[in-house]
Amino acid sequence: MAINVVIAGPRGKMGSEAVKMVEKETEFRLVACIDRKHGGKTLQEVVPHFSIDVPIYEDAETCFNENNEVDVLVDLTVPEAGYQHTKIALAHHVRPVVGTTGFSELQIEELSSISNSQNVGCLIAPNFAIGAVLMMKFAKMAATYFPDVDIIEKHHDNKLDAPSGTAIKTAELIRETRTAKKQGHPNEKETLPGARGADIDGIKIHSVRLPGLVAHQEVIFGSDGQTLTIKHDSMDRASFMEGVKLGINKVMEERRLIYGLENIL
Ligand SMILES: NC(=O)C1=CN([C@@H]2O[C@H](COP(=O)(O)OP(=O)(O)OC[C@H]3O[C@@H](n4cnc5c(N)ncnc54)[C@H](O)[C@@H]3O)[C@@H](O)[C@H]2O)C=CC1
Ligand SMILES: O=C(O)C1=N[C@H](C(=O)O)C[C@H](O)C1
Repeated sequence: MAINVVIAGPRGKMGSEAVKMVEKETEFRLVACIDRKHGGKTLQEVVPHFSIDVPIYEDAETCFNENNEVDVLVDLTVPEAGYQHTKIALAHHVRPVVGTTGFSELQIEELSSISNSQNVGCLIAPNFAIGAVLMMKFAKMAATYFPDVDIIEKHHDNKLDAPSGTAIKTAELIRETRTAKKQGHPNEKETLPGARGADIDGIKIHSVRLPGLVAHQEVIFGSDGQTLTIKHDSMDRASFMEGVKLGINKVMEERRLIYGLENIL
């Protein structure tokens, strides 16, 4: 039986790629979309080149009230809307697969406790590209041997959140194996604030935003006489769709919140 899917953000760069993916996959059935600007219209009225037509809802509550057969919500929107959509989906026992980044730690904890107490599966994946997940895993391995590490993430200049969800997740994974240390010179001073980047437990994160970029990250380790660079590039948003597919299938079997695609690969 097909998995019934709702996509939030169908006009966005990621959302439209997700609609194309669901169009192709016979194991999934698109039931509706959530789009804050086009409630009451249909998908093809808004984006004529899509081959499937479904109703559009402005708010998640109405969408799930009127479609009680929905299995999975795929959210690819903006942080505050994504957080609200996820909460509403869980309340309706719809399993969220969330690609939207920029949630706070507190928001993730809250969603986790709702998902776990309701026994409704939920996946929050800061990066759906398999290569990016491998880059994070390799960085976690390398940090056992190289505690000095900087993360450089580079994205298109329409990105709202900095640092990227991927960079935060990478630092979180690295700190699981890295011996805590303060990097750089003990007396170093920023003569321009921000020069040394953001800081997660002493791991520095630098965010680049430029037109022409899609999604890229380098994790650079340094030690006496050597450096090791682990690098991943998404040149096309199609790179994320294998992970979205996997997420939709896996969340159907889950009864709790999973943070990070690495936990289901
Ligand atoms: N997990 C992953 O692998 C990936 C995650 N992302 C994340 O996905 C999200 C979307 O990224 P893009 O598609 O590049 O952005 P985009 O700007 O192209 O699309 C954003 C979508 O959100 C909708 N939106 C904006 N404000 C809204 C609101 N207040 N309420 C409801 N909908 C609203 C827009 O209509 C649009 O459809 C971002 O958080 C981004 O960081 C992006 C790429 C990969
Ligand atoms: O906004 C993007 O484009 C991306 N966002 C995600 C993030 O914040 O890590 C994933 C990927 O890097 C693309």
